[in-house]
Amino acid sequence: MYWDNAEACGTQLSELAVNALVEEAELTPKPGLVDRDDSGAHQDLNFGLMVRSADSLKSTFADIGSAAFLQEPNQELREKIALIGRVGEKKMFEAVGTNTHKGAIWALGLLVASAAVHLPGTRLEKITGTAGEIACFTDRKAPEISTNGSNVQQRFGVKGAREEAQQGFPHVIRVALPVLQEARQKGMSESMARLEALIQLISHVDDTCILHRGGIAALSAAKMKSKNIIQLGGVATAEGWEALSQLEQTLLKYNASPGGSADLLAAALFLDRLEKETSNPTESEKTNVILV
Ligand SMILES: CC(C)(COP(=O)(O)OP(=O)(O)OC[C@H]1O[C@@H](n2cnc3c(N)ncnc32)[C@H](O[C@H]2O[C@H](COP(=O)(O)OP(=O)(O)OP(=O)(O)O)[C@@H](O)[C@H]2O)[C@@H]1O)[C@@H](O)C(=O)NCCC(=O)NCCS
Ligand SMILES: Nc1ncnc2[nH]cnc12
Repeated sequence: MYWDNAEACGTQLSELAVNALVEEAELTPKPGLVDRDDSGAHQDLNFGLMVRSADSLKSTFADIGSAAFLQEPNQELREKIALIGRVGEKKMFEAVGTNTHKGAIWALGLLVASAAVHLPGTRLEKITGTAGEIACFTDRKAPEISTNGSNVQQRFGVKGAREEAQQGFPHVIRVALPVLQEARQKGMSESMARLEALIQLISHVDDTCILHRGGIAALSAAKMKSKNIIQLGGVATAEGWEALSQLEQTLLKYNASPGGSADLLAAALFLDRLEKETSNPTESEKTNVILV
């Protein structure tokens, strides 16, 4: 994969972003979340809606990628992609009638922008770092509304999606991606490796989606139950697999969903695929670029 103009950049990065969202939705089972088998703690969602929601974001990610193509990560770019992101939120809402991928538009939108700022093949740490840089500029046109996330951040003094991005996605780069790679090296199947990464995310992230639904008791219980899975050797062991259903029961008891962790898993899948697709462009891809 290689791009040498804004349109191709947007199209290719958008394809990777939408794929990552669909792959996250497809991963089954997932505690408290929508998967192929059930809707977890979400009464208003199902697998088909998750896929429709992901598809509705194709033009949003493409527009973000095109707008950011080889641009400086500055205030102007921040405000440009914020505008596209907000239009994307509306399109998603029109498509599915709910906030399905609000957090994912934020995380993947910034990562798509950052990947577009750099050349294909750039190190992932550089991409997450620049995404953080972009997120640190103030979006002066952001409407002053209170959100579920801002409410619980104030109430419980935790950091949420904004800080995760501003710090360069530490949970993606230091938790999800290394866990994915280690699990694959151990010979785990791809879906078990992804599930392991999700459980590790739930054990670390202050997920405002869980906090909004079930308060601090739900967040502490979700972290404790996912740490228990890890201590038992992870989802690939019989004990860890058994303990996964305890995490699921706990989340359902609180009607809580680890939606923020799911978004960060999708972000990790996006970066993982981006690295694979851009590290070794084919000869014809390279030749095309040299000829231009
Ligand atoms: C800066 C924004 C992220 C806004 O942030 P804020 O915290 O104010 O807003 P929220 O509306 O709460 O959305 C944040 C969503 O991020 C996910 N998340 C939660 N915790 C974390 C975390 N620690 N790290 C990373 N990500 C996290 C989470 O998304 C998932 O949950 C969504 C469903 O949540 P909710 O709407 O609350 O739905 P329900 O529980 O069903 O609630 P009710 O029905 O009961 O009301 C789902 O989408 C998951 O994806 C949080 O919800 C940012 O959004 C922003 O400013 N955007 C403007 C546009 C922009 O600048 N874009 C830039 C480039 S694209
Ligand atoms: N699979 C999923 N289920 C519910 N909320 C989500 N937000 C992002 N992915 C999700």
